[in-house]
Amino acid sequence: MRKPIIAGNWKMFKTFEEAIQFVDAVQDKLPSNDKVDAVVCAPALYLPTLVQVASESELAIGAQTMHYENEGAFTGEISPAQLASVEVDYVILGHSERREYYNETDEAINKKVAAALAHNIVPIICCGETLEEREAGTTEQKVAGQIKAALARFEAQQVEHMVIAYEPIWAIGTGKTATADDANQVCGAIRAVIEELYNAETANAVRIQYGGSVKPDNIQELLSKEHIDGALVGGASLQPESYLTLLEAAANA
Ligand SMILES: O=C(CO)COP(=O)(O)O
Repeated sequence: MRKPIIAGNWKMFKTFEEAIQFVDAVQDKLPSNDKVDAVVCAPALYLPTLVQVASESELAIGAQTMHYENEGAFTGEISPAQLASVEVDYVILGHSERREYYNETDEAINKKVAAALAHNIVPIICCGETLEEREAGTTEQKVAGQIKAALARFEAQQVEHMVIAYEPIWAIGTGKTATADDANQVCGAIRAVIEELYNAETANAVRIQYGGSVKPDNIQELLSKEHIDGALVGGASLQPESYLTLLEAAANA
């Protein structure tokens, strides 16, 4: 049985004060982390403070992206070593918005996954198809290619601890969710790719999240499916009440 993981992706929302208020509001109300892993991926600027504010609770703090080099002349970037130095636990890699607006390639994502592992930061590796790809029937092919590229050169024991997020691009921020069955089918296809690359044990251990318009009213159905082990959540992770509702649903799934 895989432990569910709910990760909020705040994207470029919230002031510093709002971010602290959120963590204050949720941290005493989280379900036990025996039942669910609770993560918030915040703007980089707030990470050290949020790590400190959440240090007595079971809320884990993550970043939304990072560079793959530990240091260097990369103006504006943040390195894995820097994230580790402020005790960040997770990092989202290869989000479709990073791929689209910042030209993040499969090759760069693969290097970033290696860098995250080297610093004991859990990578949340995103994949997903466009509407045109879904309509052309190439969803599984697209996602398989992204996952194979992201996982190139890792050992099975490393892959077991990674988190994969399947986020169909057409479902992000649009209010359109993939049906739970469609999402489950693609998450199952991702698991099959991992089995093909490694073995059944590794495929069974990896946690696969669904993301794309996840809300309190659809989380239960999504999590009832065999291959969906949690959610990567944008809009519905911004308010303490809806974030806590998602966590409760996962704790009771
Ligand atoms: O991109 C997402 C999470 O990474 C999904 O965003 P929404 O939940 O707002 O659709």
